[in-house]
Amino acid sequence: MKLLRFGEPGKERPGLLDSQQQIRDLSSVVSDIDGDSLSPDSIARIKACDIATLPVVSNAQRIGACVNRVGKFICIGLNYVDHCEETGQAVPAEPVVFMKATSAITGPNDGVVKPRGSDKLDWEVEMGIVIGREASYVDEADAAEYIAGYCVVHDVSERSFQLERGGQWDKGKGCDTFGPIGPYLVTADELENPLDLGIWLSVNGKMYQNSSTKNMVFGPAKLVSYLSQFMSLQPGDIISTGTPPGVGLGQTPPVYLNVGDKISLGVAGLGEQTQTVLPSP
Ligand SMILES: O=C(O)C/C=C\CC(=O)C(=O)O
Repeated sequence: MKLLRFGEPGKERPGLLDSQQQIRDLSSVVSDIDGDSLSPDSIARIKACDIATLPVVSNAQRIGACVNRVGKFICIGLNYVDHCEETGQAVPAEPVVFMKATSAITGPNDGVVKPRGSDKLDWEVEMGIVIGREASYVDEADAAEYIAGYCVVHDVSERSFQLERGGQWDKGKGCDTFGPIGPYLVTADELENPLDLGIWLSVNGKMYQNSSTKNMVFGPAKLVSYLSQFMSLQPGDIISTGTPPGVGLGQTPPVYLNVGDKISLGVAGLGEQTQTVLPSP
């Protein structure tokens, strides 16, 4: 199933995309797409309903972030070997973990705002894991049971904030609008192999990132198990699994985003996003 949220910001309703790519209103089944509705029981209940009886919604509706009330937005850095090379970093022996502020989350096609003082605004297409059950000290072999589904994440990054202002990466990762997620969450049962998906991103029509999730250093099962040794993962938490090569920082010379630039990105089977870079208010 492809679960989504549609409507104006703050007023989104739960929906699903049917086999004809029509949005169906799921409000009569669940109140939202969030941690509560992503448990195995709740997903089974949604699956059991007769989709043909759910109201069709206009596809012209704005699409919101595919998960509401995300508790933790955890990101993995340097998780593709060739992305490590382009940034001049060694391949990590253990996952590099950082947090993105949940206030950064936006809909997949909302604008990306260039923050005040930004001069190195960069892109990173990623595959996101959405947690469906509380996970604590989980073995890698059991990790799949804790994953509700997968979605596209844009880990928008401001490199001067991230790398030149001291301290952790978080300053350059959590600005408002730096976390578009969606268009939809694809439930885990529908994705044959999350480690064999094309993943790409273009800016103004030029392809910069074009890889496969099979090139990840640490895959979803390892990441869920690893993170659960340090913090409990809750339903609705998102783990963004790192970006392939081709970020702006890795170009010679580096290329950064300007107001008006158009970014398109996607992961095969998980949908696509399009954003325009907007000036800071
Ligand atoms: O130069 C560095 O230290 C790392 C630069 C970019 C890595 C990154 O942001 C990531 O998410 O991976």
